[in-house]
Amino acid sequence: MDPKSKEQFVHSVFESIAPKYDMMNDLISFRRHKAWRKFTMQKMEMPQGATAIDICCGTCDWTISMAEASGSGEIVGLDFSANMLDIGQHKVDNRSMNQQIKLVQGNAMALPFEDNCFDYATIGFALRNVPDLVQVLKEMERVVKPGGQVVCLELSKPSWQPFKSIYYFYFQKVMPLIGKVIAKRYDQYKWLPESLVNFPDINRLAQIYREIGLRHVQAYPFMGGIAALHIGTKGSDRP
Ligand SMILES: C[S@@+](CC[C@H](N)C(=O)[O-])C[C@H]1O[C@@H](n2cnc3c(N)ncnc32)[C@H](O)[C@@H]1O
Repeated sequence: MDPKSKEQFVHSVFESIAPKYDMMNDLISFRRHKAWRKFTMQKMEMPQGATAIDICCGTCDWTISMAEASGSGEIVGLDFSANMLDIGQHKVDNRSMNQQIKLVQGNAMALPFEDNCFDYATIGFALRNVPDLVQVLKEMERVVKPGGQVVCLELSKPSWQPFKSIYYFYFQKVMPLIGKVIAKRYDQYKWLPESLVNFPDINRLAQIYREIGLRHVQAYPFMGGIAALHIGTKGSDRP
């Protein structure tokens, strides 16, 4: 699929599955994504007042966690799906966090922000979905301040057998069927395993972090490598 078609297809997927997104996430990951998100927040060690942009924020769970951790810092959530953002906005409204969290409809490939303006740039379960992951990581690096962090939580590729075969059977065969039966969306959930095929494994993604100039790169595998957290710091000797 060429980059433009991929972007349009991904947009249509999330517009379509938005109402069931949170429920399906819990179901297909056996709620493990919540533990991975909690671990990620611990590793980020977000200080009071820190600012952040949550790219591809979707229904805003990570955006809200960062606002809670930061206390008073402004947190921006950016996504190109209006339907995902609508659900996120309801959560923000219900928590009376409108002063602290601003949601923006935009494209991760070209962030509508100046250089060096956030302490953190995060992307959760979305780097697989963008047309050019290096471009998105460069954009994240651009908008964080020197000393700020670029944080990616994403599905990854388990390498040890027999777990790998069992997992891929579940991921490629069973999970799209769960999507078909519960969310009534087969093609959209078949896309999930397809989106991982060309995605870099944990070591290669860490290398890409270094290649774009991020430092102190940390990579943590989750549950036998089915997901991974990457954190890199922007150097402070840049203009
Ligand atoms: C799997 S969801 C992840 C949502 C959220 N980050 C989370 O952790 O649950 C992927 C999100 O990325 C968004 N997305 C994908 N490609 C995008 C792009 N190029 N620009 C902006 N948003 C994009 C989708 O609309 C969707 O909301």
